[in-house]
Amino acid sequence: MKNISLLGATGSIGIQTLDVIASHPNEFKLVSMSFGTNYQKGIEIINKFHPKFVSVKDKATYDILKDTFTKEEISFHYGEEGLIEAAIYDGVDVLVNAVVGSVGLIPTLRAIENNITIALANKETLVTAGHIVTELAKKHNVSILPVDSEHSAIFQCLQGENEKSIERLIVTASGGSFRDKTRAELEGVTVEQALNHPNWSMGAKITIDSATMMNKGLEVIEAHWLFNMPYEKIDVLLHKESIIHSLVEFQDHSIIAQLGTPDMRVPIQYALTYPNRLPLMHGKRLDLSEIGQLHFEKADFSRFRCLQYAYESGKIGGTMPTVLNAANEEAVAAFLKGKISFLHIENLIETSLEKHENIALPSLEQIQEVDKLTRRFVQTLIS
Ligand SMILES: NC(=O)C1=CN([C@@H]2O[C@H](COP(=O)(O)OP(=O)(O)OC[C@H]3O[C@@H](n4cnc5c(N)ncnc54)[C@H](OP(=O)(O)O)[C@@H]3O)[C@@H](O)[C@H]2O)C=CC1
Ligand SMILES: CC(=O)[C@@H](O)[C@H](O)COP(=O)(O)O
Ligand SMILES: [Mn+2]
Repeated sequence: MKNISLLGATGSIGIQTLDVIASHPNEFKLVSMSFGTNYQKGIEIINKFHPKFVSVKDKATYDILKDTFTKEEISFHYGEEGLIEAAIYDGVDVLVNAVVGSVGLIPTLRAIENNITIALANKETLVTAGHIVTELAKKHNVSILPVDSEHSAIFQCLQGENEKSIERLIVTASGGSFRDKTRAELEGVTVEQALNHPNWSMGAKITIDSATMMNKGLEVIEAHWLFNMPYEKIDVLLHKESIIHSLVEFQDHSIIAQLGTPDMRVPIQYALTYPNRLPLMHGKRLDLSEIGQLHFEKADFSRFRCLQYAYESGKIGGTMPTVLNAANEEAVAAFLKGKISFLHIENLIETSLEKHENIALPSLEQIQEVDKLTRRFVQTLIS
């Protein structure tokens, strides 16, 4: 039995993680959880899973929970400290980090210090502070198991392989909601259109990232840290069906790929059962004869500028990826609120990167400061 702490329980990954936990009651137990403000969903989850520790984003949501669960022995908390406490709650074996944004960084670091295995969906954590997270994990001999579908695919392809024999990682990309649009056609696209991902049902922020291809940029940086791979050996391949979740090419020119229907419960469950596998409940099996054809295309960096910025920031390193991530989080939030246009997202990121004076090998405090300043800078540009 593994005791699970789940951050971001009410979100897309959170709900699918709960589905995996519920389908294997003898394997997993939810002991601790956090969510933001969606108390209706939060209350449903608490009633079904009976966690011992619950943390929420703010006092108002905390008050609602306290008034709802007057008789139960649940420890309720809120704010950033609550999020950290949820991550390292007594007896937790695995932390599933499924919050969105760099708010997931400190809980991840604290969980590593407490020797808790990390099942990581929150890619922003590795983008903003990859060297700190991976060094700490090495020091404490803690595994960071990928939940992101592409990274889980690569991880699965690498089982039993020697990392020295890897020639390159090939990260597949659907191209997002606007994959068939030219750059000119991106002028004036709406939030509703951008949120309509062709293959995956996901949270709002990652769906917009997918449409700008920043998601793929973040994933390239995530792959760099997870697999200790130079950027020159990480390629992006457009594959509109999202059936091949990623590939690894080896020195002998063999390529191994991982395939499956687009269902995040597969990588979530693999991270929770690794190195073993369990049956997937109510999943749709992949029938290639039904699909017939798969398509592949080179990624065009002038069409997808965010992907270009991500490679450049990753290669420079230091605080550049922190700026990339923070500027993107602010710009996407503004787009979702209807304050800026779709193409304005990449302009804000470009300006933030241009203006930034890089700090090589930053400390955690420097990363937090750069994150804060970048967000402020972008907000000033928007207003
Ligand atoms: N969805 C997917 O298929 C995939 C997602 N990922 C990554 O996983 C992460 C989660 O994505 P996704 O599930 O789509 O996101 P969602 O927006 O669906 O969910 C985010 C979760 O985080 C909670 N949350 C947001 N802000 C805070 C905060 N400040 N404090 C505490 N909790 C907070 C939300 O709570 P509430 O809603 O209650 O406010 C919600 O539970 C992201 O990093 C994403 O890039 C990676 C691969 C695939
Ligand atoms: C499910 C998942 O892992 C997402 O990151 C997904 O890959 C988004 O798809 P694209 O970014 O390829 O459109
Ligand atoms: Mn992904």
